[in-house]
Amino acid sequence: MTILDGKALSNKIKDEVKVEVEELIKEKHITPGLAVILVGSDAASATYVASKAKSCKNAGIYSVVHEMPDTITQEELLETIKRMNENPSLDGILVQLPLPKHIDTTTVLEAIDPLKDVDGFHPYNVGRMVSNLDSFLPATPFGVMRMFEEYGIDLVGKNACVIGSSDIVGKPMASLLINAKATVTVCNSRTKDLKAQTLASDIVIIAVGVPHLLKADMIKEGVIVIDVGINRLDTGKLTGDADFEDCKTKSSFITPVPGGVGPMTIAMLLKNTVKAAYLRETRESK
Ligand SMILES: Nc1nc2c(c(=O)[nH]1)N[C@@H](CN(C=O)c1ccc(C(=O)N[C@@H](CCC(=O)O)C(=O)O)cc1)CN2
Repeated sequence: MTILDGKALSNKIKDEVKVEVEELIKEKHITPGLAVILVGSDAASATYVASKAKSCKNAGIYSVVHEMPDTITQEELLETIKRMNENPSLDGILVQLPLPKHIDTTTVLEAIDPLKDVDGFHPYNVGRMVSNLDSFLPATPFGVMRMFEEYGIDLVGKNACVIGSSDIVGKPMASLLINAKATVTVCNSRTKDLKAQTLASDIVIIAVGVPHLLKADMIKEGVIVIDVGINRLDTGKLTGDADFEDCKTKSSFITPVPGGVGPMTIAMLLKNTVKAAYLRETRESK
């Protein structure tokens, strides 16, 4: 059994990004810039945003965090995005999710310039991803694909079960696996016999936010378990959607929580920001 070490891999990717940024600055005289919009006072979101800003700084990426109270109107948020779209020193723009209930997430994400959409959530980028065309890929599934690559996990012909069909993880994860020639089943809370689906799978990717939902009796011997869940227990301890100690007894590869998929999310966001800066350079040099 091999533990897929997302912490170590994310550090390697961050080092790669640092070199790419140095090259961009030296050869193209461009410093990549990222704007992160944080609405409200959700503690976890604030932590992730702070971590994004720190990772940008370490990589040499200019970043700005725009904090807005949860009382703001949708129009105010859209106005802020419009200004950022027009700001030439910002290559990437992202709105930290989730947003307060009175704001329509789809409308907000659609307001971001697709060429600055480093989260890959704009319908333009989603469509391109599904069509297997070059685009910004949502950071978490992008990070999982990089993990497969780094650990030499071949996806062709594998049966993959994605549990959870969110726009951020489940749906894009399924698309990327389909494009990699896996056979993909997507399960949700209405799935009639989840265990039958997971038992038939070579790869199980779970992203539902239910601590320890996936148990060893639900997976076959040699399975690859990718746990995208991050659940904080009453004890304060972080745990995944898979029962790690139980599932690892049957897995060939498994991601831990913390230290698995989570850290890959920020590393791949940095990758997307550098890509956005390259796109700017290409446009400007035409
Ligand atoms: N606009 C976006 N919003 C959200 C995204 C996103 O990709 N774009 N993803 C998540 C939150 N997220 C980044 O934004 C994120 C989640 C988890 C981690 C991470 O490193 N987790 C660590 C544990 C950290 C902890 O102690 O809490 C781990 O799993 O080891 C980074 C980023 C939802 N919103």
